[in-house]
Amino acid sequence: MIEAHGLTKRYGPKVAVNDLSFTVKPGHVTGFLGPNGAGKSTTMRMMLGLDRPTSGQVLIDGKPYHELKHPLRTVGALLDAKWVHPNRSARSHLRWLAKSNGIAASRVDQVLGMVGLSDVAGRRAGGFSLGMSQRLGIAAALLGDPQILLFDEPVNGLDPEGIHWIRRFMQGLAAEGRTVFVSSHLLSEMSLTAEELVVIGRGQLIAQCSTEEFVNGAGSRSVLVRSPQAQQLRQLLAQRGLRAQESEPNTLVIDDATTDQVGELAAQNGVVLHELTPQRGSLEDAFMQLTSQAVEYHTALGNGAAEPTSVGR
Ligand SMILES: Nc1ncnc2c1ncn2[C@@H]1O[C@H](COP(=O)(O)OP(=O)(O)OP(=O)(O)O)[C@@H](O)[C@H]1O
Repeated sequence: MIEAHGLTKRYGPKVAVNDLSFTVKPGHVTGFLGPNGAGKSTTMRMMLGLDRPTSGQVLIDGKPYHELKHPLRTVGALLDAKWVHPNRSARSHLRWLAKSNGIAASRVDQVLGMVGLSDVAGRRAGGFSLGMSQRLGIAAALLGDPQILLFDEPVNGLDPEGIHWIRRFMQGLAAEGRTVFVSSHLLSEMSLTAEELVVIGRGQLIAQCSTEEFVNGAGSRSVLVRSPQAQQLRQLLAQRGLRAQESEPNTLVIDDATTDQVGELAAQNGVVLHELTPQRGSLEDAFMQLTSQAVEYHTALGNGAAEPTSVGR
C-alpha cells in the first residue's frame, strides 16, 4: 500500500505538488492521471526517496522509502527506460543491478523470461527499441519481486502492440495482488488500463475514485434512442421536461436522462424502440469538466487555490 499525506514539493516559488493526500491499494492497477506538468513525476520521485518533500510525507507499506530495510524487494519502479549503460547487454545490466542489491543472479533470467526478453538477453541494450527498453526497465523493477510497482508514463512513444503488452502485463501484476501505480497523461489509455484513479491537476488532488465513478460522476450522461416514432417520443419527453435532440432521422439524444426513464416512458405509451443506449462521457470529457471547474474556482478565488473535487465518494 502507498499512502501520501499532505505531500507538498516546492522548487523555489514553484509549487509542483500541493498538499496531496491519497491511498493506493493492492490488487488493482491505479492510474495516476494528470496533464503534463501536473506533478506526477515529482510525486513518484518523492515516493522513491529521490526527492525530499517540502512538507508532508509518503509511506510505502507504512514507512518512508529511506526506512525500508530492502527497498528493491519492497518497491520496484520504471521511471526512465533509457537509464542503462548502452554497451552492456540486457543480462549484464540486470546482473549488475541484482548484485549491487543483494539479489540472487538466478533471478535475472527469470525476470528476462517474464518480460519476453530471453532471446535478446545477450544483445547490447543500447541497440534496443523503445519497446524493448521499456521491457528491460520493467524487468529491472521486478528483480526484487516487490509487491509494489511504480511506472512513470510507461506507454509513452510505444506502438499499439507495445501499449497492449504493457497494459496486460500491469493488469497481470495487479491480479497477483500487487500494488500497481502507473502515471499517464493519456486519459483514454488509463480508462482501458486502470480500475482506480488518482487524478491531479496543478499539483492538487482532483479526484480519487474508480475509473467508472470518475466517468459516470463527471462526464455528461445522455441516452441515445432510435425509434420509428421518434417525434411522438420527443413530445412525451418534452412533457416531462426532458430535452431531446434529433441527431439523425428517427434518432434522438436525450440529455441528463437514464435508459430506464426513456424505456419506461416508451413502454407506457406504446412507442416502438429499435435502440436504447446509454451514452457515457469519455474520461477526456470527465477530466476537462473537472479541471475546468478547478480553473473556474481558481479564477473566482484569485489566489491559486483550486478546491479538490471528490467524485462519487
Ligand atoms: N527540479 C525542478 N526544478 C524546478 N521545477 C521543477 C522541477 N521538477 C519539476 N518542476 C516543475 O514542477 C511541475 C511538475 O512537474 P512534473 O514533472 O512532476 O509533472 P508531470 O505531471 O510529471 O508532467 P509530465 O507529464 O510533463 O512529466 C512542473 O511545472 C515542472 O516544471
